[in-house]
Order: sequence, then structure tokens, then C-alpha cells
Amino acid sequence: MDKLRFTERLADRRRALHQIPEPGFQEVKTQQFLLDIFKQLPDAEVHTWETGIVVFIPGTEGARTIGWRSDMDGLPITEETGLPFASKHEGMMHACGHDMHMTIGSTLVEYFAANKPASNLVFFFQPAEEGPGGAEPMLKSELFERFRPDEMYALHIAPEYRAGTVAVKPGILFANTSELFIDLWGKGGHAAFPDQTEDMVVAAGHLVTQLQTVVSRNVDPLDAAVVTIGKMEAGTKQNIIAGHARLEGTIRTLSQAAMQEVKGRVESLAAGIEAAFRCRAVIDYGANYMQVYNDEKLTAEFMTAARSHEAVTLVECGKAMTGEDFGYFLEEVPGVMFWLGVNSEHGLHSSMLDPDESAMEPAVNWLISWLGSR
Ligand SMILES: CC(=O)N[C@@H](CCC[C@H](N)C(=O)O)C(=O)O
Repeated sequence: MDKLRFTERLADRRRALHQIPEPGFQEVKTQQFLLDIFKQLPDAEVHTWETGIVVFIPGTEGARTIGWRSDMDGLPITEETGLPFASKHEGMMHACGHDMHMTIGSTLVEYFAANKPASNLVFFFQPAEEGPGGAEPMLKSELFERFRPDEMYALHIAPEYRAGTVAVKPGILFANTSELFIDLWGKGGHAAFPDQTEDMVVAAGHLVTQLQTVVSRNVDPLDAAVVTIGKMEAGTKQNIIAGHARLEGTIRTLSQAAMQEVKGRVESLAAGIEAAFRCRAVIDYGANYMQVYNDEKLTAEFMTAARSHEAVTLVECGKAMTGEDFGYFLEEVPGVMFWLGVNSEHGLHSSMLDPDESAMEPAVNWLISWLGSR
């Protein structure tokens, strides 16, 4: 297969998508942007699902179907890159690389619509990866059943690797995740009469501190887990004792058993806070994602092929505590997810993330070769 050179086109498309980040299940402009590209294509069957898209390209032989997934949503982050193509949607940013994922995915669609592979290809443009999770409902859709792939692949950008690096491992790549929302309700009141109130700022402070002991004291030190509180809200004014506080966070584990254990400890600590601070604690686990587990046999084949492909540099990586609802696809269909190096000083979910766009061309060339040969 000839090596394709189209860095500028890829950058233009990525920059256009970068300017219109939208929350999960609200990717309306993003969906339209992609549909406008796909409607030009010969022989590509294009379907919409919620704010997502499914594109089916029949192969010349069509005995098997190979799937590719790109996620579509942005994050509630105010961009601070100062780039000329920075987000035009206030308070929203593609800070997790989904603009690059969609650019690579849509370019593959264009390529394969014009250069038919032997196997059928199905491309899933999936909403809401950052939450509340689009993969699980998409898997239950009639479209997934109709085009059910035999194998499935996806990538995620990785700021810590040089542009064009493909980093992968067999087995578990990403963690099980659970969102964590805790509301504390007590009796607020006048700042001057603390004895007549139950202060939810103090209760929340204690709970945040106690939550730090779950990983350090309750999880097997040879296992791994994360409990992060990323957001905390309480009170209305400096001289009013807060009657409500809310903690928002996430739990990450490498097994479902550890997830249950961590949740049990969170519940015990919250019950302790209720008793100690005479308040009510309400826990909501929000969206839960299945671990990303790479099929051993397919990963071995993928790594052998990538190692000898001139466009990319292969690295065997370790597991990470990131979450990805692509894990649900891999529970249904064997496949592989990999990291694509994009060499950014600032990491994922940073308002300064500035991935190297030159990583997209080798990725597309590698995937034309890999997907086209399955
Ligand atoms: C790749 C990545 O950054 N994924 C997200 C997935 C979020 C899952 C869910 N909303 C949660 O926070 O638990 C991540 O934060 O790892």
C-alpha cells in the first residue's frame, strides 16, 4: 500500500473539529461536520445513532467485518492554549484528543470507501466517552447487531510518547472506573451560632481526608486503585454555615473485586461522617466503565505487524488507570486499543493540551495497512 502524505488536510480537519467541542450526547455540530464528509462517499452506508454515526463499507470479499471506534465528545474545560484554532465553545475543549481520534477515523473512512479492502469495515463514531458513556448503549443498538464486527480496534492519544509512537500491551490496558458523587446534607445556619448547626464544609473536609485512606490503607499494596475527588462544592456565603456539600470524583481499579471493595469502604466512611456530623450522605456512582482488555492473540499479531511497519515506532507499554468505555466493545468483540504518541508537554484533561498534529499521518498509514489486511 502506498504511503499517503496529507498532513495539512489532517490538520485542517482536526482544527475544524477542535473549535466545536460538545458535551456527551450533544455532539450535534460534530455529527453534522462528519456527515458532510461522509455524504460524498461512494458505497459507504452511513447511519446515525443518537449523536453518533455508524459507517459500513462492504469489502470485496466480505467474509469478515472489522470494526474501528472513534469517540466524539469534548470536556468542560476552558482552553488556555492560545492557539489560533482554539475552541469557539466557551468552557468546552477537546482536551482528551477526540478531535484527533475523529480526524483519523473519518480519514480512514474516506480512504477505504475509495480503496475497498477484502473484509467489510464498520466505523463507529461514538458519543459521550467522557460520560455518561456512549459505548454501552451503542452496543445494544440494532445498528451494532446489524454490523457486528468480528474484531474491533481503537486508539487514544498519549501526550507522553513521541509523535507516531504506537504503545500497546496484551491484557488489561485501562482500569475499571466508577464515577463518584457524594452529597452531604445537614442543618445550615448563622456563622455566629455553630453549635446550632451541622457544618457540611467541615464534614466534607473530613470525608475528603478520610477517602485518602482507602487506597493507602485498604487496598492490597500489590494491587492498584485510585480515588480522586476532582470537584468540591459547598455553601453560599462566607457568614453562612453550609447545609449542603457535594464531592465529585472517580474510582479506578484493576479488577471488579477491588472496585466492590473500594465502594464498600467509601460507603463505610460516608456512614461514619453521617454519625460524626449528624448529617445525611447520599452516594451516587454515576457512570461505570468496564476495563479495557486487549485480546492476547490479536495484540501479538498487531505488535508483530506494527514493529515492521515503517510509519510507526512500536513500544510495549504498561497499564494505566485511565478509563475508556471502549472496554465494553472489547467485552463483546475481541480487539485491541492502543496509545498513539502525540508529544505534548501538557497532559490529557489539561487546558493546555497541545498534541503534535504530525502524529496523525503515520497513524493513518499504519491503520490503512493494519485494518486493510485483516
Ligand atoms: C481516556 C480518558 O481520559 N478517559 C476518561 C474516562 C472518564 C470516565 C468517567 N467519566 C470517570 O470519570 O470515571 C478518564 O477520566 O479516564
